Amino acid sequence: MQTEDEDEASCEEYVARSDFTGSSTDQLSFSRGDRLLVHAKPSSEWWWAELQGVIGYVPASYMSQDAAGEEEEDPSIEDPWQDEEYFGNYGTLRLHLEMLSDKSRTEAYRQVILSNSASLSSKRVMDLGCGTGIISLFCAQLARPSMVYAVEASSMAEYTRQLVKQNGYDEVVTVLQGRAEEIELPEQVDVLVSEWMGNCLLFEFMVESVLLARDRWLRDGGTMWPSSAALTFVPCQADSYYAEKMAFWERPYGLDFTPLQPLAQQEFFTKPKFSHIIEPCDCLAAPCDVISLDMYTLQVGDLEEMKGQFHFCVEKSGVFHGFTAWFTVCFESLEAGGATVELNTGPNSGPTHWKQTLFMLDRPVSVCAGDSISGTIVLQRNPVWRRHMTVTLHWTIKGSTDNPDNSQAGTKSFPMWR
Ligand SMILES: N=C(N)NC/C=C/[C@H]1O[C@@H](n2cnc3c(N)ncnc32)[C@H](O)[C@@H]1O
Repeated sequence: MQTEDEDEASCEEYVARSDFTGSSTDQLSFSRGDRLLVHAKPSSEWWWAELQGVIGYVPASYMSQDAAGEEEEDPSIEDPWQDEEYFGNYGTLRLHLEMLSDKSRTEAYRQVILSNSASLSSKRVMDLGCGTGIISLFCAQLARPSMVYAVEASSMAEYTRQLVKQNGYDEVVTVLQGRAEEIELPEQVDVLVSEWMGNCLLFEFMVESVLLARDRWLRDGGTMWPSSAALTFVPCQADSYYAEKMAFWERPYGLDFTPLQPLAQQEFFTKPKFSHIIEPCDCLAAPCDVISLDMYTLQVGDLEEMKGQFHFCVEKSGVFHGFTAWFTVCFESLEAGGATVELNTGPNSGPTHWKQTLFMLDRPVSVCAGDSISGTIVLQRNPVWRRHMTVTLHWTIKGSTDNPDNSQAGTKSFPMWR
């Protein structure tokens, strides 16, 4: 057991890089510039620290070692977009194979090109973040655009150039290697197409590059594909996930491991679960769109903080373990009144590589048909790590008339990922 001064001696002072709002009673809230005393580092992500006499968990990524009064620039912060790692990943085939193998996703883009093939004649197209060039190749294969500028920042671009030539489309498709916000096109384009959606729609924030390219290269009256996007939410059951990560500790091999459940909650339920597959029967209410994006009017500044509201009427009694999120994007027709193509990544559509995203509550709540679950969602972009965000949920459960005492409120913030 450390004595007081030993404890003092092992403490280190850190400076907060930016504001942080704790999402549970054991997490400290602080402001950029606050000086915190770190007492322990139980994990690489969460440290045990003190601020003005209050003790709690703090996210390690927000802590900067203060040297001689100035904040020493943490070298990893020099790359707040983590481009080295990000484009490094896209320079290998693993992610491209996953995306190309996603039939729902790839067929949706093929359908967009096919159903607009006549209108695409003589059009100039920019394919932002073309990867292996599949969308650009669909344009050349299924339509007669005058030019497709396929822009790709990773080293995959050199292979994409080979694929274009291999398929005989090098007269129509020009591959440009570089970040879309930095490359120069010889002309403006009529259509800006991109597959930019990340987990929970926005993670990776590639959408920022799409907006910058729109403002710079899309002619007035040009078309954005996708044209709109929506984040959808639903309160849900997650029995098997809860059993696997939390109930497990109740009686493993006839022993009581429940003292580990607070750790399990911290380790498994603090961050959202990507690649969750929700079954339609897990939905406790009708899903609702909480965030809607118009790709013609959305501004980069809007991405800092996006808010939405929800009001669910519980349709069937069950256990409310958390919320599940997914997204839908729409591609308007190039001709007025033409059919819109939709890519829906929810449980009632074909499976996609995004699957869905599960936000687990700290404690499940039994709910009955007729109860209501209302609240707000805030997507707060990370001020330091520009591809990350925190999703903060506030909810109130109101019992139905025949279940009036089931009223409670809750709030929780989920870092994605820092
Ligand atoms: N849908 C998701 N999440 N990612 C799939 C799409 C990601 C692809 O777009 C490229 N990319 C991402 N941002 C840019 C940019 N600003 N300029 C040029 N290429 C870029 C990546 O290297 C991948 O090949």
